[in-house]
Amino acid sequence: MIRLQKPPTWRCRPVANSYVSRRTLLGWSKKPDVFTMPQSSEAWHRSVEQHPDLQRDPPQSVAILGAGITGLTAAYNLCRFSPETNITLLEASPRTGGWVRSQTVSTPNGRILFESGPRSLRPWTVNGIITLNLIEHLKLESEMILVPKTSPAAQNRYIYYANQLNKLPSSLSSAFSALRLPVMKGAVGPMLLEPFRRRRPADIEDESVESFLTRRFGPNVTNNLISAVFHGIYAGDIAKLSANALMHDQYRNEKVYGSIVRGAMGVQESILEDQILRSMYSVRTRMLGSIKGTSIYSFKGGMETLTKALDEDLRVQDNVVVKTGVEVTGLRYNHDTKSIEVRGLEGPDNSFDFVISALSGAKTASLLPPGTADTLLETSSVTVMVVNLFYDQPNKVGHSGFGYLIPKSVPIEQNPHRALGVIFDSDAMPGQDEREGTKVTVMLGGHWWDDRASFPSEEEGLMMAKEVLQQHLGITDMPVETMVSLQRDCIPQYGVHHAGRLRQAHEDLMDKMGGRLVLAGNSYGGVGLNDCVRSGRDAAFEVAAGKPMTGLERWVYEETWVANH
Ligand SMILES: C=Cc1c2[nH]c(c1C)Cc1[nH]c(c(CCC(=O)O)c1C)Cc1[nH]c(c(C)c1CCC(=O)O)Cc1[nH]c(c(C)c1C=C)C2
Repeated sequence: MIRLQKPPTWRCRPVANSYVSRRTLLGWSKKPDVFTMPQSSEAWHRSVEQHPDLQRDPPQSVAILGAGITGLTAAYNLCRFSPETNITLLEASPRTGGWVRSQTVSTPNGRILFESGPRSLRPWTVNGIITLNLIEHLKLESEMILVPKTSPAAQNRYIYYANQLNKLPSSLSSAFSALRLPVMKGAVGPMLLEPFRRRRPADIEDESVESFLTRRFGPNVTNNLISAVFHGIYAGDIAKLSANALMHDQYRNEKVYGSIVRGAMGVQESILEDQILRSMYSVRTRMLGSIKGTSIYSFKGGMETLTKALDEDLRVQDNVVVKTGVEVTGLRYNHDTKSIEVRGLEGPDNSFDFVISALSGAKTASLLPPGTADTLLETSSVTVMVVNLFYDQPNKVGHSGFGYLIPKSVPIEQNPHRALGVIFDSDAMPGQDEREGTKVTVMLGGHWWDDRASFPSEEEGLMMAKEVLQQHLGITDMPVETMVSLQRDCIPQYGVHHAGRLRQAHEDLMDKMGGRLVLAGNSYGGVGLNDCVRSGRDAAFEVAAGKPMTGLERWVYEETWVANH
């Protein structure tokens, strides 16, 4: 059994940063309601999850904005954490599920499943375990497809560089042969020297991923390898993304141990709150034993199986109303009644004790009176064109594995359509299609389209994707089925000083929205599906207690790191 640490409530204090002035820092210490709520304490988590009536002042009514994975998860959890609360889940579009969308195409030779959003999940992070727990609650275990760690999808990932696919090493032995690859040129020397480089000055709070890693590993590793990985998660430009937000452990390791490598080789540590949640949810999730050896997973019916199950569950709850096609136009805080009016929602019952916004940070800020939480407006998002293609011949790609990514260092002649990468879906998630053949997805755009006033049409996108596959993989055949989706502003970009902006937003929201507006979703602490599930769960957990919060507390208090058990 894992022993939990004593709650370190005494350590919770605001951290200085470039956005929060000394005056507001002092102001903070006069807000005892915030300080009496120890975010990171074991007692706190236990009290709400195990003794629902303890230390709680449950809200009567809560509105949740946005019925994507975050909003659905927030509603699902709030319904359990606080059964006495009336929950209204509002969604602007006609369907729930948000970016998660699995579409089935019926063909004479069987059905094909196309994903236009996230398509696989990793089980073994703390947020991954929380998602598994949710799946278990929803009784979806029999619907899961597990991809083992020994499969080509888990072992083989490629980077397109110097006109060829370079297979990234998946083990120490393959690392030696990988040293001969073009993409590894100039990488080894700087990597070996990293432990001996000087650490950054103590007053540097953040910088770009590119600047951080160029300092530590030199430009080749950064531009040829790391930029590709950041294309494959954020579709973003490492020159703009925040090292502190997106490489938090490594950035801290440089500060604490003087080196990324030395930190990784030393005592492994994690944030106390994550460790507590990991142990709590591991104990409660039975299926962890049966999915041992799993690298990634999805569902037979695609990722939308999860959001559909959440939707179906919520619609039969007495205290939950799901309303689609409702566009929220504004949020106004009433200081006297301590409630938030949700504009755009018809009828007299449009004031709520709490609102959880699972909309993007920028969209949420735009609903507030000007000047309420303006730093949230600074988090931009990128647009990605997702092109799914199905070919009748099996093994059409000529390589087996998860897929390949294209680094920013690849010259435009070798990547004229600004593709970010290609997923080999038939390998990455086998067993979702009835029809025999090869399924791939080409992802285009992302930060490369930052300054564009308009985007390619679906026809243009399809043509571009086919040309990418021809140029990189030599595929000249026509696909038998295709689907193109332009995902506008789908991935938020955590720019340099992301944490500082969130700290400022927290201050502003506590002052101007009374701690009644709680933020959740992919604009803050992680863009992945697992991160959204965690974020929805955390927001529900906080609101269930009825204490003024913003959901951004994590950026305000100094973290407590503890050694992993
Ligand atoms: C080519 C572009 C993209 C590919 N996937 C995404 C983009 C923009 C989106 C994406 N991928 C990951 C996440 C976060 C976590 C999640 O919900 O699963 C997001 C938003 C996961 C991910 N994909 C790759 C890596 C290294 C990671 C991080 C964690 C993990 O190892 O799973 C690599 C990768 N992504 C794409 C390809 C083709 C590829 C590697 C060959 C597509």
